[in-house]
Amino acid sequence: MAQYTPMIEQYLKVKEGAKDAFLFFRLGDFYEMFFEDAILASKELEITLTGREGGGAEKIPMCGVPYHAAEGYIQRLIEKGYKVAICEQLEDASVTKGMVKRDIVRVVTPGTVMDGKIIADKSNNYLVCVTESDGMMALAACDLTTGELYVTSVLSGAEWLRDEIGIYEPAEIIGDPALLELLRSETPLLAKPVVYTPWEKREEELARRQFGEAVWVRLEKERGQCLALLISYLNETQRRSMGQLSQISPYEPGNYMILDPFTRRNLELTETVRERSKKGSLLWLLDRTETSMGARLLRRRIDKPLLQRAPIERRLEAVDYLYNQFIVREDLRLALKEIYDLERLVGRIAFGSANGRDMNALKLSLAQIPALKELCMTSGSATLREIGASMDECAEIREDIDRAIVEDAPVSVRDGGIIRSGYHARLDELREASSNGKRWIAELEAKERLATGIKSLKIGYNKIFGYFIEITKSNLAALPEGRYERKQTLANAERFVTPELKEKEALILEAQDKMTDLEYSLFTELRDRISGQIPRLQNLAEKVAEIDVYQCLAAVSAEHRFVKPVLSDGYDLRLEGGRHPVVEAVLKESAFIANGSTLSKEDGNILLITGPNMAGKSTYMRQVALICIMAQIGCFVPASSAEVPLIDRIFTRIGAADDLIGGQSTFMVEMADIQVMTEKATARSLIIIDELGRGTSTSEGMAIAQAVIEYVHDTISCKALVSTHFHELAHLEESLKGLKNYSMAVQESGDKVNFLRKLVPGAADSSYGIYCARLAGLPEGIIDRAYGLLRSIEQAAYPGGSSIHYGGGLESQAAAKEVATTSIQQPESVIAETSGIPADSYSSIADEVVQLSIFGEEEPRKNRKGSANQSAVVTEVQENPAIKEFIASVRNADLMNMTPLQAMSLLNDLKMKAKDL
Ligand SMILES: Nc1ncnc2c1ncn2[C@@H]1O[C@H](COP(=O)(O)OP(=O)(O)OP(=O)(O)O)[C@@H](O)[C@H]1O
Repeated sequence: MAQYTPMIEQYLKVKEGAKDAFLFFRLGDFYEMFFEDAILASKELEITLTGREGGGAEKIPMCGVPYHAAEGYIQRLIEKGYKVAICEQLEDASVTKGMVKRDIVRVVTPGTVMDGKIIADKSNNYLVCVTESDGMMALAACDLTTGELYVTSVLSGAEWLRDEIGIYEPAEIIGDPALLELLRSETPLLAKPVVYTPWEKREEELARRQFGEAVWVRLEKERGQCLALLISYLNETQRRSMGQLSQISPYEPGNYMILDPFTRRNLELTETVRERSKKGSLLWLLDRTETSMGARLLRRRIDKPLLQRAPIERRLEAVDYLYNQFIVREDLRLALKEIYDLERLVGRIAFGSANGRDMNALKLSLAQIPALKELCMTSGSATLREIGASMDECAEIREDIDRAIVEDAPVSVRDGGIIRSGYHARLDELREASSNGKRWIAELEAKERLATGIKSLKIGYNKIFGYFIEITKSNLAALPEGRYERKQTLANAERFVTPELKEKEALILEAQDKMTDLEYSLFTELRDRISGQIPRLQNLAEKVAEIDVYQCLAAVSAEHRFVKPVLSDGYDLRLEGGRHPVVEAVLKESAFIANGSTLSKEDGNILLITGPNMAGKSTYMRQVALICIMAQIGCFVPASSAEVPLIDRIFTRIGAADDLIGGQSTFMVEMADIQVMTEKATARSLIIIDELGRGTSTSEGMAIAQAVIEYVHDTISCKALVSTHFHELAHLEESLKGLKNYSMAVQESGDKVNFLRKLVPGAADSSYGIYCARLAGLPEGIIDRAYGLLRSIEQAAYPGGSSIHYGGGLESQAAAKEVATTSIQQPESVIAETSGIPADSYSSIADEVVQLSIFGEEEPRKNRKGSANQSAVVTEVQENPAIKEFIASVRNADLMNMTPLQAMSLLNDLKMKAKDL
């Protein structure tokens, strides 16, 4: 083994304790890195790699960063998913003989970082700890920056762990190595990269002390063990007290709706599927919070919709009150606007990194509390009054800060200028001495100018030479010989001192040193005093966040005309005029077409939705799920009326966004999801499957789709929305009592297709896949060829020459034949022909029928069944002159040339006519 110098030996010894981290080894004014650390860091940080003699045969690779700029470099490494161990000199190098003692003072890891870019204002930075013992899995999630600490546990189950971790999106996961291995394979599910740190050491004693015996004894065993492991890791990395982790928030998973990571992504709850950005998500739409802690709480609520009626009602009550009280809402908003991030301020106070500005931010925030409390206490909402009553104003903390800290506090806490005069007698004395000294120097300058006659004579100060008298070279001749003692020569000036000046300098500097030391200790005393009040401040922060969330949800609900949902006693779901909140918000004014939904035992718990691509099927299905989630987080919902049951779990199989996962095929992913669904769904779940059975051959896909639907119907009997391109599945309506066919209406005119976005009863007969391909801009050559192929497929299937519109799912002529023979569905044009309606008149009447459904019906008609029924209605329409006249008057209305009054009168006429239809 190579013999290194004592310093390198010391380095290697310290490095032993930080094998998985970069070791920032303090040498004077630099943090140096050696060996592999240096090679990698020089690449990652783009800094120069040098070498150093270290006693071995070869030079040791080395690179370094100045200590005062280290923060930025550390953050860059953390952002890249590394850990950094900071090794400081523990003795004063100038007074130590031999090697200075050095040791690690903190290990910064992605899950324990306290500041920097990684810590976004409105989101959390979680470190998650997972353990398993005696058949129980426990999870603790901790955000050191805010002091939040959640803990929960269940009977072991990999899915549960995956779902729960998905909610926290941790930066780092620690815990049982075997569990970490299991989770590693799920990594692509998480929105951001995650660092895994196997950790098995548990320190129960430490955890007991951290949380207090009273709390500890009430914790379930597995949760306690999980926390003991977490605390051991935090202790090892932070090496300081963690006062911000004063309270544990245990929770029961069964109290919340379960949303797996796919569902959360598919429904775009907190980020969009494509860009993975917040913009375009439900959180983006709802987030009108004024404070960062409010924003984080809102996100947590979206992630964890409630399952119990009473707490949901409690939330809705507050939102309802504020929805109707614009002025109170505004007043609350104005007060909240002035409140800083209390949780993070408290985190910094506990961590010891809070400065004078943080103290003032805390003071200003606390100053808003009396007004906020008063607004809540005098409100008409029982929920808000209860919150108001429990708010602790922490007035003496505010006064304490106000007495101590100057208004315009500096960033540094070590350079003085932070404590108010009048706060501490000794500090005032020192200040007086220092300013007397300075005055004396100003007087000396004036006196010497007079005595020497040199007007440009000045007295300056620098850290190396202290105070000096400076005389420019041109004036040197005028200076009496021997008046001053020469100290320093510059290019165009000479600097001098006098014994008197040196004496005063000593006094001033001593006073200043003492002053800054005293200010620093007064500041830390104040910080420690406030540290002792952390639980009070954290409780207050929670209340503020909750009020913020209520005003936010009320404001969004009022702006977007959401309504208060009624939580149904049974299992029924009834929505009138339901909308997708985000699609509606991004579409231009009132362009969104509302659709009702009824899912009940009587009306059918399963909707089988057919319709062309682009018709709005996915949007519709998502909107039902979002409305349920919004109701269960305690928000109003986008509908004209809503009765919702308490859904225990939502499963979704939507779109192709998750195709990338772990190299599995789309079809395998779909089947794996369906498997979980069959195992976990209960009668209180909501299942959403988009294009069930795609991704395999048509006949097999259809067979699987039918079998799955039957299973959901017969065995799970929960609510389900299923969309499919297999129009042939419409026959299921006959065998499954609880299944109803619906389709998204379209209007064909000439070679154009108009998507009406209206859900109508009955199955659709075409997918208009090639039409959509044209809309997407595919070359005309491909489109023409596709239509040509389609015609030949149709001919093969219907040699008689009748035409049928096929869905995009058809893969081969053989499959087409198979479908044609197994189909029980008659295409409308075929029905029209056989019923004697000429083809051209059929298409125009069909237009009218679809239009009618928009003008005439909010709720889907219940007496219609499938396309065959639609064609029966066609005949009915053709024969009904009143309907024809009604449609003609709508068609002939010249809207562009009408006055508003004329339009009103037309509408009135139509309304009267409609009564007679
Ligand atoms: N109710 C509605 N009102 C207005 N526009 C809508 C409505 N529903 C959907 N849209 C618009 O239509 C587009 C297509 O909708 P969606 O993706 O739901 O169709 P789809 O039937 O699921 O299509 P595909 O089968 O191709 O996935 C959406 O991007 C949206 O802009």
